[in-house]
Amino acid sequence: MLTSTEEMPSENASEVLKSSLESSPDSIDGYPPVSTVYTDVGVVPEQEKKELQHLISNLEREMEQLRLKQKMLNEKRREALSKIFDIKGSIRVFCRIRPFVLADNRRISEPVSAGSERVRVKFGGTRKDFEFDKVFTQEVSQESVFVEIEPILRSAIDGHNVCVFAYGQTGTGKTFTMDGTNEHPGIIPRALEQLFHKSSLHGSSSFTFSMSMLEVYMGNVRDLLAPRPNGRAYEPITKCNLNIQTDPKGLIEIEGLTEVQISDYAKAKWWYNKGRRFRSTSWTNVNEASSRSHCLTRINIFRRGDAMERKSQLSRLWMVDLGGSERLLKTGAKGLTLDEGRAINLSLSALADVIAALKRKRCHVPYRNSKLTQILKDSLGDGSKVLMLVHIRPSEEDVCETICSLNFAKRARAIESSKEITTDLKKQKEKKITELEEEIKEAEIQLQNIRDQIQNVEFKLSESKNDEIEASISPKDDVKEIIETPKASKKSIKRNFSSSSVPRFMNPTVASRQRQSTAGQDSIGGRSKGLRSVVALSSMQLSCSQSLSYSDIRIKALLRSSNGKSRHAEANTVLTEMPKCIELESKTLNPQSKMVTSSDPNLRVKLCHHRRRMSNLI
Ligand SMILES: Nc1ncnc2c1ncn2[C@@H]1O[C@H](COP(=O)(O)OP(=O)(O)OP(=O)(O)O)[C@@H](O)[C@H]1O
Repeated sequence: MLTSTEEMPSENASEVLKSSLESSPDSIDGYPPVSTVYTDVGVVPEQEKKELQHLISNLEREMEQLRLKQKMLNEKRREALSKIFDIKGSIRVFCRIRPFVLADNRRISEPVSAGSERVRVKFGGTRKDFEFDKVFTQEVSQESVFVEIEPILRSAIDGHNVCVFAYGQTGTGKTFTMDGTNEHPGIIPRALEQLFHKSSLHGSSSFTFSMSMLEVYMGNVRDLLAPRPNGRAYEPITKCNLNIQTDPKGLIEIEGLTEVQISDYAKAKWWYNKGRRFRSTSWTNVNEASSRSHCLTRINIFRRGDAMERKSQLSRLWMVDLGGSERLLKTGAKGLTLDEGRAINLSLSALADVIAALKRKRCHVPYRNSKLTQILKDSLGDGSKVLMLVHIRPSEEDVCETICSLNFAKRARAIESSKEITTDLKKQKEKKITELEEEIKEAEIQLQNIRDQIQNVEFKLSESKNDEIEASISPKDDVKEIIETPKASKKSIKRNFSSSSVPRFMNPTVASRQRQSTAGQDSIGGRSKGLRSVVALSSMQLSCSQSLSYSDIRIKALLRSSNGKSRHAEANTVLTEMPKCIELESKTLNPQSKMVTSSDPNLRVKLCHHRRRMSNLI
């Protein structure tokens, strides 16, 4: 129970009490008389209310303009990025060369040499050159690879369907690029993190994400996120051989595929790790944890624009770790592993056919030749962005597979490599790309600036709206609201409030009658009466073992306004420091021995005043 000033940790509270004590010679037991507390309550004049409303509408207008500007800048950035893709091509092929690791002990000669966009392979006295959009040499880190992938991910947030594939022979580092390790996370975990980060900066649109994971194993579609009876990796997948359907809009749907909502990065990572564990792998001569399937991670991105754009837009980001292309003899595959290898090779060849047909803009694209291409049908066509990351190993013994993989890449880039691009045209293209990249950078700086301004206006707006709520509180409303809240206490309140049976402590005292006569016309009196009624009623409710939630903003505001010393300064303290819901508990039915508790020191002081005052009045 709080009875002394030593228990008031708040400077503000002790100041109020001190000044009250000083100004009131007839204080009882060191506490101020009733009047000093009540006279602090003020009514906001009409003029002030109008000014507040004017300020709010100005801020709202300012916010509207900022949002419009933000939308325009986002559009500008999006267009510039799209133009870059138009110049560079919407199907891009990168190459990553895996470094030698300890296991690669035969490092006699290196048949592969690389520049920033070219790979040269020496083979049987000849040499062959392969062009790429980008080449990552052995020392390039996971982070640097991701930097190059980022723009394509951003276009997924901008509303395009995007497919990122990791292709290559077994053991060349496809899983390392896509998954990575804890120390060196790969594209998928980084992409998940970036999606949440970039979408939070967007401002003019709101985003929701969902995730699915599946594998195409021996021509069957298996759901990697489907629940298992005991959640163990070795238990059989419950959802195998799922059907692939095309809906009337041309969207591909996989019947019964688990789709989980991911609200933040932590959740997304958790689901991703879960799905990864269930992927089919087995030991081969080349890789001890060789993936025996194509593993597909799908993120559905739902984008909702401002109030004007009612419809929400869906785009899909596919991140695919393809099964390793392999020479079946070399991997020592037998039985099931051999069949798995064959199935992988067949579907990879079907994928190469589809990409080549898309590149050549053929009217017939052979999607139906494999489950993999059927699934990706709606994300590989017009308006989609495709990135193929071809992986190779630079060792002598892998040179045949390396050439196979590089030929696959060449086929995917077929159109551009067959065209003779003059040096002049190439320079022009590069210049345009640099200009567009500059434009994007500038738009991003301006967007950051706008975000800061929006934050600032948002803060001011919420402050002003709080003040407006506070100013609009009518004491009568408060009383009504509190009487009406708990049904159980209605009867007792009515009983206690009936004119003939008002409790003794509610009867006006000499001091209060005096106060009313001097400040009868003053509206402050009305407000303080309101407060007293609230406190009295609260107390009655409390005495009936009810609890009063101080999360009600109007009650907070009333308590704040009861401390007239520094209304605004304290408003901040109360809003930030007050726990969400402080419950005032009544320990007994007897109002005199009522114990009121709260963890907020300011609130404790005020409640202590009211409680003491009431018991003194009896
Ligand atoms: N860039 C790299 N840096 C360091 N280690 C790498 C790199 N690429 C691959 N590795 C290592 O090489 C081994 C094989 O890589 P990984 O499993 O990713 O190959 P893969 O192409 O996915 O094979 P498979 O097709 O059989 O699944 C792993 O131990 C991996 O950590």
